Amino acid sequence: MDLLSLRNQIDAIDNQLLRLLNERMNVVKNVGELKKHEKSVIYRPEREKSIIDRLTVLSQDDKGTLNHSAIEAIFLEIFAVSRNLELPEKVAFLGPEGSYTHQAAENRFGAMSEYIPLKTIKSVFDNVETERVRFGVVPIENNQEGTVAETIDQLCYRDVKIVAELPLSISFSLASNHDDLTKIKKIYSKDIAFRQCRNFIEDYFDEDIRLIQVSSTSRAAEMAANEEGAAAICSHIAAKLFQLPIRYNNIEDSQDNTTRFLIIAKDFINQTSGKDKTSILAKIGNHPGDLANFLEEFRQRDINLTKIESRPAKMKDIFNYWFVIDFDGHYKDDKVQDVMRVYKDTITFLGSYVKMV
Ligand SMILES: O=C(O)C(=O)C[C@]1(C(=O)O)C=C[C@@H](O)C=C1
Repeated sequence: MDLLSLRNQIDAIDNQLLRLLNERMNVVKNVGELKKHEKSVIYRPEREKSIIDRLTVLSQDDKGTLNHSAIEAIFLEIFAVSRNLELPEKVAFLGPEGSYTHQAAENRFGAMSEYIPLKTIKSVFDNVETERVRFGVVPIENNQEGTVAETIDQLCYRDVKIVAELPLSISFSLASNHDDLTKIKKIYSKDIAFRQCRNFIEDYFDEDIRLIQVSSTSRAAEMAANEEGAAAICSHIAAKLFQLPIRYNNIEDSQDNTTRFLIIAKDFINQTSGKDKTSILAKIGNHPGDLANFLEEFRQRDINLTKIESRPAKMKDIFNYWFVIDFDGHYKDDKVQDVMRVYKDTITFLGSYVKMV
């Protein structure tokens, strides 16, 4: 079979796909109308998860080529377009544009949402709390560098809820206008990226290559896009933003660099998905056994704690600590409700959301 007839087959299938997608979007518009009438929330991560899981099983049963990640990538984009049809939503993220937080935001909210890059984690929380934007995206921890303390602190003090968590493997690309690497005399990036891509730089460049540090990897892409003989080590999205061709992907020495991001919103309650995680803030007393007694409530009910992190309560005079605790389960589960009832004056609920890690 020749290329032309194969392409004709693809075109015919694409026509069908487009018709079906338009048909789907018409149904989605009706969902939007219904939700407007009922004043219910547009973004339903647990419903999106159940669609992806169902289609993955269907694809396996049909012996189809698409696996879970491929189905997820395609459908997250479809959901993002759907949500924008139901109600265009603004998403604030820790900038600059082209940062990994931007990549995480686009990964979840697709190409059609309105994105607002902000300079600090605090301003992302400000914008969500005052409802200038519907959602915010912030980093919470990196498996190499640890917790992002500012995000934890903001969660403790702000009237916002966690809607979803999103692990993203952080991988660096080499992007340059030159496809011939011998033409590249300098590389722009951040210190952390140079450190994590040391082997690649040694293997592919001479010793006299100049490594120039800039404030962000997106700034690096911007510099390299406008200069002869330059390259950037940056994210996919930064390269795309400055139309800088990617020459090599995944150039970091260790492939297990993952950052967990949180999507936050004001007053958001997810429905149970069957595989949820709950985060709470616990203002436990300062007497011997207070923490142990508190944790005992979880042990007794067989609730699995996945994380416990102490943060200074930042009150005057005393060293007092609060705890941010993650555990398996949804706040509507009976046993979780039990603990919440016993410790209602101690616990602040931060969110129940689909467990991704
Ligand atoms: O089922 C819904 O609640 C919808 O709004 C539809 C839909 C979809 O496109 O399937 C869109 C957005 C939600 O996050 C979940 C699913």
